[in-house]
Formats: sequence, structure tokens, C-alpha cells
Amino acid sequence: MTASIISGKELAQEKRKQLAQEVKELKQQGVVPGLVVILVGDHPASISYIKGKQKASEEIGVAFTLEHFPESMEEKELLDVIEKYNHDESCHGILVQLPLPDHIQEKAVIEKISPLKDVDGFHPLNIGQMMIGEDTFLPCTPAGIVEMIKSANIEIAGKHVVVVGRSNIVGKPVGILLLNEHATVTYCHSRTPDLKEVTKQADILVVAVGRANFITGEHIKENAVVIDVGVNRLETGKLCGDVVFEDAKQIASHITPVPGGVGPMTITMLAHNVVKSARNSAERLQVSKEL
Ligand SMILES: Nc1nc(=O)c2c([nH]1)NC[C@@H]1CN(c3ccc(C(=O)N[C@@H](CCC(=O)O)C(=O)O)cc3)C=[N+]21
Repeated sequence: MTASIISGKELAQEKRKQLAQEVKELKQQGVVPGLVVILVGDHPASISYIKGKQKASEEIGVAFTLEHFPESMEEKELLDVIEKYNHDESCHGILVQLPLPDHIQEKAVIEKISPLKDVDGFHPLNIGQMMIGEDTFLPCTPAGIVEMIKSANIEIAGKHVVVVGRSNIVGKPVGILLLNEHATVTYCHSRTPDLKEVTKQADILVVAVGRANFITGEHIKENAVVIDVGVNRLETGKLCGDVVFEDAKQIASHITPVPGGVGPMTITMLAHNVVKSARNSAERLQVSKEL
């Protein structure tokens, strides 16, 4: 038996159609969802990711604005740009593409974004809301992963989830979201002794370390669900995940491919958050009219 492939690309297509319909309805109420992406510098991977965000926005009907600044931009200037969009009513989502140049403090930038427009779900206030299971902007990659697991009709409650990687944008939050779905969650990272002894216990294995071919057949339990978050560009130009796909395919029950897996769902959940923000703002408008 070979594993079934959970196609993020197909699921993303479906979700984008639903979002396009919602955008149509919002437009009838006079609200055009708007996303502003801010890029500092010319990191080649960032430019490629932003193109994906722009394409998805256009498909869905979200107004997309790119603000592109030189590498030399000062932190204060960037904070001022964010401040401007915090007050701009046509903007419902602000995303500052990471990584930022070393002279700009990521924390200060993230905290400057209004939590009401934080469509990345990176603001500490939204992270706190997520921790306590409140309805808020969820970080896009983790939220996309949960959608992918559910789309394959995989039960999460009671399962042992092992997360490899503990970044603030993927590893940590995906564990929290799956805990909120009643999984038993274990985190592994670079200081975990005997990694494969832990990963072999996973019913659902989520890998977000950013190293090509890091997880092999030896790490995977028979019939596990394997979610590969890695996007590693090889010297040949080929994109590959953190998991040796051919190994996982022989052992797992389900596996997400790279490309065409978690990446397209990340972008779709971003659009989902922009539409959610626009809907919230339409509701606030309605309430203020009624007052
Ligand atoms: N503020 C911020 N928010 C982010 O969400 C954010 C970020 N910064 N910095 C970089 C990471 C990375 N990321 C990806 C999104 C889509 C794909 C994606 O669609 N990948 C395609 C392939 C794309 C290609 O060929 O280059 C796929 O896997 O099929 C990958 C990676 C979002 N990020």
C-alpha cells in the first residue's frame, strides 16, 4: 500500500472558489477586501512567495497592494508605513514579509501592526487569543495544516501528534492548534536526544525544520499521517520538503507533497484571514450605522 497524497493545491483551489463567492457578497455591501504586503529588500524567495500571494488575491478578488522598499530602509520609516495602513479603511490586512534585514527589529514591526489587521496572526495579542482557543486570525501555515488534515477525514482528537521544529510561525502554533483539536502533542527540536524514537510514536507527524531530507523512513510509524512543511530549494533549482517523500510514501497512510502541499494552503489561509477581516469591518460599519 502506498500513502494517499493530501493535495494542498486542490484543496486550495476549492477554498479559493468559496472565498471568491464571499468576496462577491462583500462587494455587494460596498466592501472590497484589501491586502497590503510590505517587502523590504530583494530576498529572491520572498519575491517568489509574494507573487503567489498576489496571484491568489487576484483569483479571489482581494485588492492587492505591494509596498516595496530598499534594503536600506530604516525601522522608523517602516513603522510609519504600518501606521499609515493601520488607519487606512481600504486596507483590511497588513503583511510584512519575513525575514527582515538585520537592522530592523522583527518584534517591534509585528507589534506595530494593528491586531485587527494582523492577517499573519503573528501579533502577541492574536497569539494569546489562539492559545485560549478564541476566534481570531490564526497563523496561516498552521491553520492550513489543520484544514488539510480535516479534508482527508482524519480524526485528530486523541491522536499523538509529534511536531518537529519549534519556530514561532509554524512549529509552536501548529502544536497549539492541534492541542485545541484534542490531540496529545509532543514537540521535538535540535536538542531532542534520539529524535526517531519520538517521531516513531507519531500518529500525525508534522515536520517544520527547513532541512531537505531530514526525516527518512526510519522516523516514521506504519500508517502515520506525515505533514511536510519544508520548502527547500536545491542547487538544481528543484523544490523539496524536509521528508524523504519516497520513503514516507511506502510507510505512511497519508502524506503532503512539496510542492503542491502546505505552501498553497498557507497562501489560501492568508486570503481567508483578509476576507475575515473585511467581514469584521463590514459588521462594524453596519453597527455604527445602526447607532
Ligand atoms: N510575513 C510572512 N508571512 C508568511 O506567510 C511568510 C513569510 N512572511 N515569509 C516566508 C514564509 C514562506 N511562505 C510560503 C508561502 C507559500 C509557499 C508556496 O506556495 N510554495 C509552493 C511553491 C512555490 C515556489 O515554487 O516557489 C508550493 O509549496 O507548492 C511557500 C512558502 C510564507 N511565508
